[in-house]
Amino acid sequence: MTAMLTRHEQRRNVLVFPTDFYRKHTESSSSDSNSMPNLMHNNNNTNKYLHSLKLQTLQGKGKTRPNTRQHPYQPQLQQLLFQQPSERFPRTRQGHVDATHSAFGQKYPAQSPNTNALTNTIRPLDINLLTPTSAAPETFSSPSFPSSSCSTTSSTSHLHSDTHATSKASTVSTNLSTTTPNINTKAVIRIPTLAAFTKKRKAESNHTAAESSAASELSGAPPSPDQKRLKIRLKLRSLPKEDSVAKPEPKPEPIVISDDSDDDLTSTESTLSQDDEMDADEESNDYASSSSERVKLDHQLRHVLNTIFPKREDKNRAALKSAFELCSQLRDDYIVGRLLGSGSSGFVLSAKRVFDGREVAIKVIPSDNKYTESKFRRELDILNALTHENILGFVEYFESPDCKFLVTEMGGSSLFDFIEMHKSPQGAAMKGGHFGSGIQESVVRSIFMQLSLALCALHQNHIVHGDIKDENALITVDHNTNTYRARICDFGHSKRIKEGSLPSFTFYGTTILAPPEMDANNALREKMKRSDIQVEHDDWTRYYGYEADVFAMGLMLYTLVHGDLPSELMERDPKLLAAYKRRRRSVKTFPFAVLQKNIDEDLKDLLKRMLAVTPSRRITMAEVINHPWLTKS
Ligand SMILES: Nc1ncnc2c1ncn2[C@@H]1O[C@H](COP(=O)(O)OP(=O)(O)OP(=O)(O)O)[C@@H](O)[C@H]1O
Repeated sequence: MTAMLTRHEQRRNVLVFPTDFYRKHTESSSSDSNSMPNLMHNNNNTNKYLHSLKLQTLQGKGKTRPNTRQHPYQPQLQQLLFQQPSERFPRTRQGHVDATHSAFGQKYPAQSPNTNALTNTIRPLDINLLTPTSAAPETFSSPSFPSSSCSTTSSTSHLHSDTHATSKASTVSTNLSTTTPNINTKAVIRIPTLAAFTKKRKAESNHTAAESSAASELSGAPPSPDQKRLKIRLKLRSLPKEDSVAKPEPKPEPIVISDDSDDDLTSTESTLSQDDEMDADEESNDYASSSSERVKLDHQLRHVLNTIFPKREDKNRAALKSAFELCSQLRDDYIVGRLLGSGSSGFVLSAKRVFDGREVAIKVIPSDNKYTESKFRRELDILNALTHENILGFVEYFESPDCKFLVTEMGGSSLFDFIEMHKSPQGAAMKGGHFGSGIQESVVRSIFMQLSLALCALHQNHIVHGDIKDENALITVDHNTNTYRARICDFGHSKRIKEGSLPSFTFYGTTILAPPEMDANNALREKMKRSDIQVEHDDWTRYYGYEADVFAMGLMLYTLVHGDLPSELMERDPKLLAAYKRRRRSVKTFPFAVLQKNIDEDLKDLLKRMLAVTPSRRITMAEVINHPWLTKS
């Protein structure tokens, strides 16, 4: 049934549900009021359904993880480009201490629905959502993972999820290969080739019409309407042009928001509604007055820019404009897809390399900010230096006058989304072998082990990541082995510890994930400033930041098990949060009130040791990967 859908229909329904889910709910009778709505051909129903889930979630949920990443225009963006999995799940992200964070750093209320009604285990849905990069076979070749060398890790670096999940995944992947809507073709910002193609086609048709016109003139037959039109066009062309003296600006090739992979310009234009066009025009007028470059912008590019970026975010608007207009490499070498995410440095786009069809992620970083520049250099340096199965692979780097482009492997969905997707509606009640997060223990173990191996490799190479969190871990499904693959990304806060490096007292990562010693560190530094004496502290003389990574990794494990960060850290009242932080200074070990009961004693031990308040009591990453809970088969 799904195989008969047109691409357009596939795209409309791309978001959501696995094949089995489709089948069940499209074929079942709609008389049952409890049954889910037919989602197959009705976007409104889908939206209503998601909306009702959202309401349920908002009614049933208390605290959510704070979000500072999504910018307020995200919904429009998603409408224009893809509906990202994140739209369907509560995304509440953590905030940075970074000075540059304001770029996208507006607070955005938790808004998405909790999909727990749909998800409870590792099921087809998970795989469907986890593989935004997977595509229908007729259009994309499935990306194969490069067998990168694992420089410092043990042979355990490739872990399989449990057999139950594996067998399910296997079934689903078969289904998906024939029926999953092609997510990637949903909306492609196709750059210049279409225009060139249309131009060529027009030239060809002119040529044919001219030929037939000449032939009919010779034969004395009356000219056809086509021939008449051609004559008029040729006449117009032969007239002297008004602007032939003052040279017109060369018109940039238009950017086409393609609605189908084999669209022509007609269907493309139809993707912009009249209202949209008016909005774009209105908005573009705002900018026309402020920038002489406006006139150079193609109407549709303007529309894309205006839709993607909020008015205030001129910097990023300029970045995308630059990406399309100035960087010929991006225009010629990549077909840009959708926005994958954004952070303090810029934004990340999915793209397909024209040369070999490889799917990649392109991080676009405006180069007008020194801080971002240094962050970018750090990231490039580390990505370039390391090859590890569980570290996001570097593909290439290039730049335009205004932007830098960092091309990496496509990483799939973030661990943040993965966790949100699994949360059970009842909260942290453990059910049938699952953790409160709704994720199977074996899957948690597999993902956590892979990420630990990556972090351990970084530490062994004297690199501190500096911003470990579930948003910086990406998950894909490896269809060859039907296993989850986890990778660490975002090395913008990383640092190399060289011989003779001084101990590091600064934390640039995500505020609420800062380890307890950073609270003390602040206090300590304040004290030092006031008293003007050097305060020596055992822990600080050897402190480079590895311990902070371990603590953040412990929080990630905590979240994988419980579905959320410890409630103490999610406290939104700054006074209460500060009070908690003061309180935890007097504790030496595990600083959180809740630790899920009924979980493996080894797992409890690992959590406690990773989340110890005193850094010297904290386990190292080398010890983590050899911990009994992780080495259990
Ligand atoms: N290779 C990738 N594949 C898929 N998604 C990605 C990829 N790289 C980044 N993303 C998405 O984009 C988001 C932002 O990327 P990233 O964290 O690298 O940006 P940043 O500006 O450095 O963020 P931060 O503010 O945390 O420093 C990520 O959370 C992730 O969801």
